[in-house]
Amino acid sequence: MPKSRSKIKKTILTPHAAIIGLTDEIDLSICCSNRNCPSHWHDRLTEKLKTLQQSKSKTSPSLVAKTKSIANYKLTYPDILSQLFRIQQSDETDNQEVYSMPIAKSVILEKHNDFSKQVETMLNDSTYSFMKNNLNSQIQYRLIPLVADIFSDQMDRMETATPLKINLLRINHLHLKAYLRLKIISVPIWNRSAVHVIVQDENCHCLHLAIYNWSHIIDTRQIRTLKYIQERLSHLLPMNSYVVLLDPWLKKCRDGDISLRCESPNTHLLLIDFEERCSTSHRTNVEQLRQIGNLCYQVDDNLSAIRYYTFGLKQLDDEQEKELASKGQSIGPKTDEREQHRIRLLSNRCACYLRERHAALALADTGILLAFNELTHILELPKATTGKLLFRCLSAHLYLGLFDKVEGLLKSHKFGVGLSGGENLTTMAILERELIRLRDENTKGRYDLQGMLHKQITNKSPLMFIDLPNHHAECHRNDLFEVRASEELTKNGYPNGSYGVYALKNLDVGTLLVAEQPFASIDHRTIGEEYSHKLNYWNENSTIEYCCSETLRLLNEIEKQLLIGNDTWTTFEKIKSMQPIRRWLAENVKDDLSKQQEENETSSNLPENYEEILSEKKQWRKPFSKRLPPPLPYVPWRVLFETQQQNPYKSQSTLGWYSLGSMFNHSCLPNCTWYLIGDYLFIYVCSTNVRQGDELTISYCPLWISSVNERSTYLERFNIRSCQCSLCTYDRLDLIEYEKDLKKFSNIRALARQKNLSNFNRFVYLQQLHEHYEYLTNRYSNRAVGFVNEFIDLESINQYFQIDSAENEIKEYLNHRQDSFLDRFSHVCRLTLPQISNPILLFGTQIQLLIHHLEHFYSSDYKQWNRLLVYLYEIYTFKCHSVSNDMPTTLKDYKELFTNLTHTQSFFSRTFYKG
Ligand SMILES: C[S@@+](CC[C@H](N)C(=O)[O-])C[C@H]1O[C@@H](n2cnc3c(N)ncnc32)[C@H](O)[C@@H]1O
Repeated sequence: MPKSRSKIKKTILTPHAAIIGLTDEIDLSICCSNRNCPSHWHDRLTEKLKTLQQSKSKTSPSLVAKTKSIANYKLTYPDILSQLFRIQQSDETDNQEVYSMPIAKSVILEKHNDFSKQVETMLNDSTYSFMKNNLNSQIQYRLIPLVADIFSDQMDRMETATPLKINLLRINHLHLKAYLRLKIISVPIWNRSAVHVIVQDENCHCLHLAIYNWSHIIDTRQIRTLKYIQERLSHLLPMNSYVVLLDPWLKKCRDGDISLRCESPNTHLLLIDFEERCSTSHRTNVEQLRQIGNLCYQVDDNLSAIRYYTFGLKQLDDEQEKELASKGQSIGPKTDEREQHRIRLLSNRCACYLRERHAALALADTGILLAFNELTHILELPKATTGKLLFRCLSAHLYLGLFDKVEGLLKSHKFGVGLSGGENLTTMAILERELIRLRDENTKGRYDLQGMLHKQITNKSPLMFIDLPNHHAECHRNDLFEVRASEELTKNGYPNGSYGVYALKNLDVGTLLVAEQPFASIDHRTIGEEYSHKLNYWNENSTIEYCCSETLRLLNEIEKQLLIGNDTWTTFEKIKSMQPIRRWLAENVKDDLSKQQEENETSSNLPENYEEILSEKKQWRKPFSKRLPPPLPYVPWRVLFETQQQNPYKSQSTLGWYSLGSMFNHSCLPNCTWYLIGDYLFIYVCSTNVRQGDELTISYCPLWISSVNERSTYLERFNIRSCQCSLCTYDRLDLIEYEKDLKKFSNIRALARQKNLSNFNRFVYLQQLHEHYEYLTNRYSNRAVGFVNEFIDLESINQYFQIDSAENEIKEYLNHRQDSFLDRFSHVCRLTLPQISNPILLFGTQIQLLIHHLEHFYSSDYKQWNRLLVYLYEIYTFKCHSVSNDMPTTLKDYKELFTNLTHTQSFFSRTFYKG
């Protein structure tokens, strides 16, 4: 029996974890499980606006001041803004006159038309590449909401905000705690950096409004067609629609133009009549809404698609309610047609959620479906539709690791009937196979790494219908390690909340510790291409970096995950575990505490519960495993960029945020190794020396940088001031002499590589270089890693000789060295020293070099090379090539495998390419 409406609302607000457990019991008439969904906005907003308008005049200014009092202590939105960005208005203060005489409407509109024509020509010019879009100010003002209910947060802000009119705005001023209610009076124009539109207030004063960062319209993964963007925009911001702009900012541009700017539309812009327009315009037909949703889905604009499907669902609900009201009866059996519409809409929305990796929401949608009268309606649909729906349902379960449930469902009669016949049999077979694979990965850590790599090569675009074969189970072996505060780091001056990962038992080489998918990831192969942005954020110290739209997309992805998902708490925990954010939080709270304390010292009347408040605030600074800091409404871009800068897990093509992976500290002699396949991060034990209680470490930098100074510079980007690992400690023992010896090597190397040198002179330098290399290896023989870089440099000098014209003596010398290359190389890598037995020493560049040499010389000693490669293969893939034990035997296979593995580790490959 269906439940009452009030109960439904309760279910909607329940975290998805509860929904998962309730899939069979969920009410049939829930239209939307996402409380941020625009379908809930309109009513709440209109209601709120009405009460606000009435109460505004009565609100006394002292109310705002009161919110700052200690008793009501809270990091408010403007506080955060000013604390974080220290809004600098110094250069703007001379220009803060009131915009009392707005420009005539006709002038503004005419300008807008001209601009539209210019933009059209510009966008047709395909050579356009970098764009200047003032990203530094965007970053300053753009905030990423971390709360699930962005709507109510916006409403909270409006509670204390003042309604403004255009002629009351001050120029070059951010009007915190104020809002403008505006009507759109022009066609929106998109010029790649912003959406431009003309707006007017209730006094008919007009202004140009530039909306930046509206990325979910303009930069969703695959949307690249101008036509599509324009269509979407004219639907979102049509003429005569209304918007509310929070914290308006009136800016005088360099060319003297004055315009409103919105840098963070998701938090500052409310499309107040959007839903109403959707439901009262010609698109009243549910079927039409579904089709628009399908169009969005086809171009991978999944968020928009979700929105349209949700409107459709809401419409079905409204119709049903109206029907009920008119008949005055309780909810009776629903008409078949309506139910079939509902099933299709839910099924399509579920597909969007799956694509966006919101498996929990997808599951909630299918959960509702499964509850439909024992699938009667579903089974009446065409077989293909039923098949898709059930496939989506099971995929959602698999994504969430609910393997037993999938097994149960596959065996159940309902699913048997639903998936029987025709293509559905294949679907069934896929699901059965994937179930075994994913369960194996999850419980036994048996990943087919080679298979994953090959898929990565062959399958460039993983945006399939439902991406099960590219989906892998996550594996966190929490019984093997724990994450706790690191005493070593704290001793060395790092903040108290610095963490590390520690072994809970003795661990064998090859033990898989973590297989983790990032919380969000981007594919940043497109840097430098058409959609790149100039990012001025790092420009303060004269370094300019380019940040491609993919980086912005990472941020959007995060925003999306937070906004759309019901599991914001889990996500939030993940984000909070990220170092810079935690540090920022700690500092913020600390600053605020000391400020409050100062204030209190001067103030005679402390609040009664002052001690209590203070101790509560101090709690925030405790390690997060004991108590998480309180939720912050926003995390600013700046913090996100910092986090990203310090992210060691970058590959040539992917960059992701890994909540558990980011807990591993660095060591130049690590006992764990990591690599990325696709966007999955794998961390394995790579040293036999791991004992219970040892810290588990990875390397953030290439291991073969011999110079400790160079390594330190490299590590600075990860906020590591002075690495305390045993290698750095050893190298620093006699630092001046050590660096001098290395310098001498590079000086002779430069001489030996000179152009236009005779064979004889080069040979002299080569001999000197050998001598010096021998000296280095003897003098620093206790060093755990040999001089790998130097060795490789030394060997590469051979190619500078003109072999044809070389004297016999030189030829012989070079040939002799070539023959014994492998032995010496193994020695340099300490492969032969069992007490070190650190396979990571053979990572990356060395392997590429080996392969390179192998291609040239394999005929001379094929067996030896092959033995080494088999050994390396085992190191790389550990015991995980589960699907087949068929070890590749051809050089071609090895080359592909190692090249890809090394390519996943950008640091190594970058060093290689530089070299
Ligand atoms: C990916 S996080 C590792 C986890 C981190 N300790 C935490 O508590 O979140 C990287 C940060 O840890 C610290 N760190 C990691 N390895 C270090 C090392 N060998 N020496 C000093 N600091 C280190 C640095 O502050 C660095 O920015």
